[in-house]
Amino acid sequence: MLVFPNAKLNLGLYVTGQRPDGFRNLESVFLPLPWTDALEALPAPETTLTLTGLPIPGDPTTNLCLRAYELLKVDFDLPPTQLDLHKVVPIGAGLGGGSADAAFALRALNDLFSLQLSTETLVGYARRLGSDCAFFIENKPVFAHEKGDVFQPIDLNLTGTPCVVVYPNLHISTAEAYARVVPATPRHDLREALSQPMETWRHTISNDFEDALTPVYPVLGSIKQQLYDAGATYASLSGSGSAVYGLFAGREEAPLLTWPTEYTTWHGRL
Ligand SMILES: C[C@](O)(CO)[C@H](O)COP(=O)(O)OP(=O)(O)OC[C@H]1O[C@@H](n2ccc(N)nc2=O)[C@H](O)[C@@H]1O
Ligand SMILES: Nc1ncnc2c1ncn2[C@@H]1O[C@H](COP(=O)(O)OP(=O)(O)OP(=O)(O)O)[C@@H](O)[C@H]1O
Repeated sequence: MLVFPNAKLNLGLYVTGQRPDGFRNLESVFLPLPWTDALEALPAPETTLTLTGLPIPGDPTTNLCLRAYELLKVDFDLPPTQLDLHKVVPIGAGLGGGSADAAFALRALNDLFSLQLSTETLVGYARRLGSDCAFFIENKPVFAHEKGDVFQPIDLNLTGTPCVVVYPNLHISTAEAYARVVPATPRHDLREALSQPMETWRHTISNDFEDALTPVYPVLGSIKQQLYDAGATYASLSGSGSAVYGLFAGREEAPLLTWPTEYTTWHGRL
C-alpha cells in the first residue's frame, strides 16, 4: 500500500492557555498542503523501516511510522510489515510532516490489514502519537482547538489558491517554540476574521509563534516581507516554524522567486 503523507499549513495560530498536562491550548485553522512524503507498507517476513530522502534527526527506531505500527500492534494481531519512507517535507518546519507520516501509517495499516477502524477510532490513536497527528486522519480544512487535536468544521475553500512555502533550512523544535510564547486571549476571532476578504487578513490574523520567534530569527520576518513585496495577499509563519508561506489570491500562479540555495521551497496550488 503506497500513500503520500502531505504537509499542513496553519492559518492563524493563537496559544490561549497553559493546560494541567503541560501542553498548551491553541486556536488555529489547519489546511492540507499538497507537499508530500511517500510511504509504502507491505506484509513482509519481518518488521523493518527503510528511510530515504531527507535525513531525519534522531533514532530511527523512534520514527513516527514505526510508533504508529507499534501502537496498533498492542491492540491487533498485525503481521510483520515492511515500511519504506521517502522523506521530502522539511523537518522542524511547522509543516507537520512527521505527524502526517504517523497518521498516514495508521490509515495505511488500517486498510492493508482490513482492521475496519472508524475515523473516530483512528483519530484516537493519532492523538496518542502527537498533537498534530489527528488532523491528518480526515485531512481537510478545520478549526482546531484544545491541544490542536479537537476540530470543528470550517466553511473555507482555498482550493486552487497559488501558494509559495519557503523553508530557510532552520530547524525549530516545537517544544522550544512553545517555550517562547506567553499564552493570551486572541486579539481577533479567527473564524470571523477568515470570513472577511483575504486582503484584510494581514491586519487581523496572526501567529503567536511568528511574533515570538521573529526577534530571535529575523530571517523569518525578511522572508515574509519578500513574499508581500512579490504580491502575496497573505503571508505567515506556519505553526511553530520555520517555514513561511504566501498566498496569492486572484493570480493564475504564484510568482517564481529566487531564494538562497540552502533554502527549500514549494510552489503550487492549495
Ligand atoms: C505548533 C503545531 O504544529 C501547530 O499545529 C502543533 O501544536 C505542534 O504539534 P506536534 O508537533 O504534534 O507536537 P507534539 O509532538 O504533540 O508536542 C511537542 C511539544 O510541543 C509542546 N506542545 C505541543 C502541542 C500543544 N498543544 N502544546 C504544547 O505545549 C509540548 O512541549 C510538547 O512536548
Ligand atoms: N517520520 C518522521 N518525519 C519527521 N520527523 C520525525 C519522523 N519520525 C520522528 N521524527 C522526529 O520528529 C522531529 C520533528 O518534529 P518537529 O515537531 O520538530 O517537526 P515536524 O514534524 O516537521 O513539524 P511540526 O513542527 O509542524 O510538528 C524530528 O527531529 C525527528 O526526531
